[in-house]
Formats: sequence, structure tokens, C-alpha cells
Amino acid sequence: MTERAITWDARGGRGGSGAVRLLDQTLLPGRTEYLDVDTVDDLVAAIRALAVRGAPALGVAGALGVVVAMDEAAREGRDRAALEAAVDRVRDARPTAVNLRWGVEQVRSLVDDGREAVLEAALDLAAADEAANRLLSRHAADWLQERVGHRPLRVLTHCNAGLLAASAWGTALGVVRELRTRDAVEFVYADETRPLLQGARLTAWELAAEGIPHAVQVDGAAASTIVRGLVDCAVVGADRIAANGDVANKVGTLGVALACREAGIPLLVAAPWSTVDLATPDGSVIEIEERAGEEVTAFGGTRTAPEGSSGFNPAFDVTPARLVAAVATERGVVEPASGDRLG
Ligand SMILES: CSC[C@@H](O)[C@@H](O)C(=O)COP(=O)(O)O
Repeated sequence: MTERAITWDARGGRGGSGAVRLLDQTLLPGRTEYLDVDTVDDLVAAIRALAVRGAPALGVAGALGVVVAMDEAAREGRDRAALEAAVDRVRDARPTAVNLRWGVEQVRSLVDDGREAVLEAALDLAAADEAANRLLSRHAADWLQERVGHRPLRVLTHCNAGLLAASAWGTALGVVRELRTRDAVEFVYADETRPLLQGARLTAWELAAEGIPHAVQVDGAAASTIVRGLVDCAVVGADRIAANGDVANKVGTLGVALACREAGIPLLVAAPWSTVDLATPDGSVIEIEERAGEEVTAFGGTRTAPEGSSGFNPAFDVTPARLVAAVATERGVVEPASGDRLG
């Protein structure tokens, strides 16, 4: 697949001086449409609506968002304080994926060097993300083949950690892609991932496009699929990995991890090093995004729960390190469940 979730369109935007180009993930798989974003308001709205989503892609959005903020400040004649406030708004658009603020802070220190320096650094960051994803996928595939077996594997994944969630290639689905090149994928179970269906809409779209045998299952089926012995491993991405190996990822990952422990199969977390936050000692201090209850009490715009019911909608959960068999980054594989720390 050659689609990219996020790129820089050098001639886009209203002044023709550049814009962030987003593959609008709210419309997939039905429609493939792109958004040209050249204001901070529109970028923050796109991030909150999940038009662009997934930790590594949010890192790129953060870095390119600084360019958008600089261009807008120049267009509108805003001062430095207003520029910094706009950059802060990009950084804070979603709280859990550390990559968003990491991407912003990677390039923010270059603002005094000028817009071209910031843009170049942001594009370098995106290229480095793709390289990291490809390398971590090889490390993860090596680990899985060594620990689970040199045979076609049955893999369960949760949410979407594919090329749509990154600059390219993907993390958890990058591992599946790497295993595929080794003729080592038998079947993928993709959890649908309520309430916004990143698994059913996005992961299945990526797997179908590449002809990888798969099925979408409801999130509630995952534990039983694992405990019945229908999969050899679970491979997921991450939004933030704490120094002790605790992992924040899409809500439902913890249930997958508990079932893996019951079944005696590994949960492997695949993420670039930019998702590792050594300033976070453990998962208890990770802010979990809580989204609108209406995402749970309605489906496709139609109310499903009674009017009197509210929705509880944490977007992520934290899986303790003792349930994480392996974390694969571009730097190699560590084994938190065996006592390894990230830093
Ligand atoms: C490579 S993406 C890793 C994670 O960001 C992914 O698993 C996830 O939880 C995404 O959540 P989302 O709410 O869709 O941004």
C-alpha cells in the first residue's frame, strides 16, 4: 500500500505556501478523501475528530503543526506569544499519545532558525518514523519467530496500528507486514475496537488491500478467541510506554493482555522509540483521554442507549508491565514481563 496518513503539500493551503495533507480517517473505508489543513484551529479539530490518529502519525502532525502555526502567525501578523500559544494548542489537542507533544517539542526549538528549518526537521522526523517502523517490525518478527515458532502465525491485533497510524508502514501491522514477507502469517483477528471502529474500518481496510487473510471480531470475542487457542500471539501498538514497561494503548488492550496471560501466549507491543516516555515512571500517571459519552450511547448518529443513560468513554487503558511479554522498538526488544525496564 502506498497511501500516507499525513504528508506535507508544499503548494497546498489558501496562500499556496503549504498545508498538511491528511487522509481523512473518519471516512474510511467508504471514501478516500484528503483534507488540506493550513490553520491551527483546523488541525486541532482534525486531531480531536480522529481524521488523523495513531501515536506516530500524531507525532508527525505535531511537528508539521508548528509549521502551520508559523505560517498562520506570519499571515495574520501575530506576535511570538500568540505563536507559542498556538503551538501549545497543537501539543495539547489529545493527551495520551506522547508522540504528539514529542513531535511538537522536537521542532519547536528551531522556530528562531526560521520556517524552512522547522519544515525540514518535521519532514526528517516523518522519514525517521518510517525507518523506525520498518526496523522495529524486523526486530519484532525475529522475536516472535524465535519465541513462538518458525511457522505461519495466527495473530490478534487491537485498534489500528498500521500505516494509517504512522508516517508509513505501521507498527503492529508493520510486524504483520514483515511476517508476511517471511511467509509467516496464517490469519489475523482484528478487534473491531468500539466505539470508533478503528479495527473494523481501518485495520481491516489495510489487511484487505494487501490480501492478508483476516476476520473482524467484536471486542468482546477477543478473550475467548485467545483462551480457545485460536491465536499464537497478540501484537498491538502503544500511545505511551512508561519507563517501567507499563503500556497505554487503545481501551481493550488490557483485556487482551489478561487473556494472553491466561492462555500462556505473548502480548508483543510494537512502537517507535518516540512512544517511550522515560519521564513517565509508570502507567499510573498517564493521562487517559476521556471522549464524549455520545460516542458510546449512539451508533452512526442514531441513539442506541436510552435518553436517560450517559456514556463512559475512556479512549485508552494501561496494561501493566508484568503482562507485556515484549516491547519492540527500533532499538531492539525488551521483555518487561521478565523484569526489563525501558530506561
Ligand atoms: C501505531 S498506533 C498505536 C496507538 O496509537 C494505537 O494502537 C491507538 O490506540 C490509537 O488510538 P486512536 O484513538 O485511534 O488514536
